[in-house]
Amino acid sequence: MTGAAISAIAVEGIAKSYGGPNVLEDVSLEAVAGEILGIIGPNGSGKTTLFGVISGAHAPSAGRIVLQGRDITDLSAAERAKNGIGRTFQVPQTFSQMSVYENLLVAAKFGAGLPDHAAEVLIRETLDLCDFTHRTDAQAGELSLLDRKRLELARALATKPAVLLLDEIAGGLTDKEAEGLVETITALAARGIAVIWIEHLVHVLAHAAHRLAVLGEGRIIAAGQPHETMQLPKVRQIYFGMEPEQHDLD
Ligand SMILES: Nc1ncnc2c1ncn2[C@@H]1O[C@H](COP(=O)(O)OP(=O)(O)OP(=O)(O)O)[C@@H](O)[C@H]1O
Repeated sequence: MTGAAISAIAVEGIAKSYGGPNVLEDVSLEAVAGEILGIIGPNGSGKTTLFGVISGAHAPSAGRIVLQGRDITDLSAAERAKNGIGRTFQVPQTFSQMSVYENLLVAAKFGAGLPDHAAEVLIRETLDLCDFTHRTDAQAGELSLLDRKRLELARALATKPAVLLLDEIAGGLTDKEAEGLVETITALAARGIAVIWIEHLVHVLAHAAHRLAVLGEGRIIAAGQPHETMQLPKVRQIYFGMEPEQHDLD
């Protein structure tokens, strides 16, 4: 990405403690509109905590979150959602008794704060983008895992995000299912959304992301072009605890 582009989101010098030692330490990242930034790291390295700090679920102990040039560190999670930060969760946060449409209506009205007509237009567009129109009236609780993931993605999109945080959206899917989701997410980024994507499936991110950042024990230990980053000895050692073969990433 060019140095001239204004960051859609900048994470600046973030530290976070839950009362004990810092679980995040001096974490700085940024993503521009249209970019997919992947984040990987071993269990407990702080990935979900980082999303909590960006989305406003957790207050950082130090540092700032800047959305499109504006410091939003003091805004609540609800205010950040209205201002353009959308998020998916590892465990989908959908209402199982409601239909797909009703779930998206809740997101558009209460997440994005849209009036009825604008919410309806956004939902139709979102369903189309996620290739999900045929499931509009399905009950969320009866969806397959892939469709629950699609609904979780659509729910985040229905908050009209400038920045989309994806937390293991491909987890539990087959490679073929994940491929379809990657296509959708790539298309979303191409429409100008900045995507930050946490995933344990390294090969999925290595293909989908424009840049990859690696968290190790709460710090960014490497960041750069995905395949190059995955070949760094410290990444191999800290992330894998072993030497990945090139074909693991193909
Ligand atoms: N609410 C909390 N209270 C106290 N400690 C927490 C809390 N949430 C996370 N932690 C701790 O913070 C550290 C980072 O956890 P976090 O869930 O952010 O890592 P992660 O990289 O997302 O892990 P995983 O890949 O397993 O989801 C861990 O040591 C974890 O035990």
